Amino acid sequence: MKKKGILIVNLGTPDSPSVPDVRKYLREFLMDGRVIDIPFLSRWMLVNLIIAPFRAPKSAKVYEELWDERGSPLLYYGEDVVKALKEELPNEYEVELAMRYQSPSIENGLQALKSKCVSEILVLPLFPQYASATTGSVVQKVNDIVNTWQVIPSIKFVNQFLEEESFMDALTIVAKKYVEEEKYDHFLFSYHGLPERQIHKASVDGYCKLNDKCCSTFHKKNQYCYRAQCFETSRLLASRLGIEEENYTVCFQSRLGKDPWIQPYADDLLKELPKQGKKRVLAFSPSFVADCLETTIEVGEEFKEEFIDAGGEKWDLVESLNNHPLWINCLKEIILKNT
Ligand SMILES: C=CC1=C(C)c2cc3[nH]c(cc4nc(cc5[nH]c(cc1n2)c(C)c5CCC(=O)O)C(CCC(=O)O)=C4C)c(C)c3C=C
Ligand SMILES: [Fe+2]
Ligand SMILES: [Fe+2]
Repeated sequence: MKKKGILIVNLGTPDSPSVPDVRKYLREFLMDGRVIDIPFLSRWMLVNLIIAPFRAPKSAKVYEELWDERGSPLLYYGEDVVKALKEELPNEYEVELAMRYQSPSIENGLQALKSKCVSEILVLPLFPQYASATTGSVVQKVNDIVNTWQVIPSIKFVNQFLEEESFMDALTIVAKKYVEEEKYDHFLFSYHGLPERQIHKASVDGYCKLNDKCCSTFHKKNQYCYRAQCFETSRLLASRLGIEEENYTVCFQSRLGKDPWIQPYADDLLKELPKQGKKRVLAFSPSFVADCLETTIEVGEEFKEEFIDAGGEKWDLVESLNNHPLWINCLKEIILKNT
C-alpha cells in the first residue's frame, strides 16, 4: 500500500517566553523577505537594530501572559490536531506537524515523512486565507528544502480553505453559543493586517485597488487578494449566523511600522463603535485557527480594554477552533479531498 504524507504547518511561536527565545523567534520570522518585503539590507537593519532589541523584551512579557502549563497554545493545539488526525485518518496516512519558524521545523517534518517512505506529500498550511507572508512563505520553504533532495517527491499544497463548507460549519458551531446566549449590538471580524503593497504585489493585472470593487466581491481575478478573502470569510460566516450586513464590520489588526496597512484599522474602530451606540460587541478572529498572542492577548484583552475605555460596555471574543472535533473533521475532509 502506498503511503501518503501530510505536513500540517502553522506560523510558529517562540520556544519559551524568555527574552532571548522571543528575540530569536522575531529575528527568524521578520527576516523572512515575504513577511517584511523590503530590500535585504534595510530589512536586516530594521529587524536587528530596531525591532528585535526593542520589541523582544515587550513581547516576552506578553508571551509570558499567554503561556500556560502546556506552553504556547499555537503549538499545543497543533500537536492535539495532529494526534487526532493520526487516529482518524486511514492507515496509509502519515501526519507530521511543523512550524514555519522555530520548532518543530519544516525540515524535520519533511525528513520524518521521507523516512516513513511516503510516495506523495500534501502540505496543509493552517491559514484559511492566502497571503504571501504566510502560505506563500511555507510553500517557498518546502520547495527550497526538497529542491536539495536527490529524489524530489510529488508535492501538493493547500493554498486556502476559507470556502470549505466544513470550515464554515466549525466556525459557526463555535460562534453560535455566543450569538444565542448574549445580546450584542454589533459583530466585529478582526483579521491579521498586511502592508498594502503586499496586496498590490499579489494582484493579477493590477485588479486589486483596495477598494469596494475588488474587495466586496470574490472571484477568479481576486482569488488571492487577502483583503477580498477576509471580506468573503466574513460574509459567509455572517450569513450562516444570521447576522445582517449592517450589523457587522471587518477590520485589520497588528499593524507594524509606518507604511500603510490594509484598512479599516481595528484600533480606530474600537474608538468609533461606542460613539455609534454599538456598546456590546462580539469579536471574531477568523484568520487564526488556534489561540495565540494575536487573539487571546491582542483582541481578547488589549482591544477589550481600549473599547471599554472608549465607552463600550461588553466585549467578548469567540475562541479559535483550537482542537474542536469539527475542526479536526474539516482538516480530515480537506486531506481526503486532496489526496
Ligand atoms: C511585517 C510584519 C508582519 C506581517 C506581514 C504579518 C503577517 C501575518 N501574521 C499572521 C499570523 C500571526 N502573526 C503572529 C505574530 C506576529 N506577527 C508579526 C508581524 C507580522 N505578521 C509580529 C511582529 C508578531 C509577533 C508578536 C509580537 O511580538 O507582538 C502570530 C502569533 C504567534 C504566537 O506565537 O502566538 C500569528 C499567528 C498572519 C495570518 C499574517 C498574514 C495574513
Ligand atoms: Fe503576524
Ligand atoms: Fe483586492
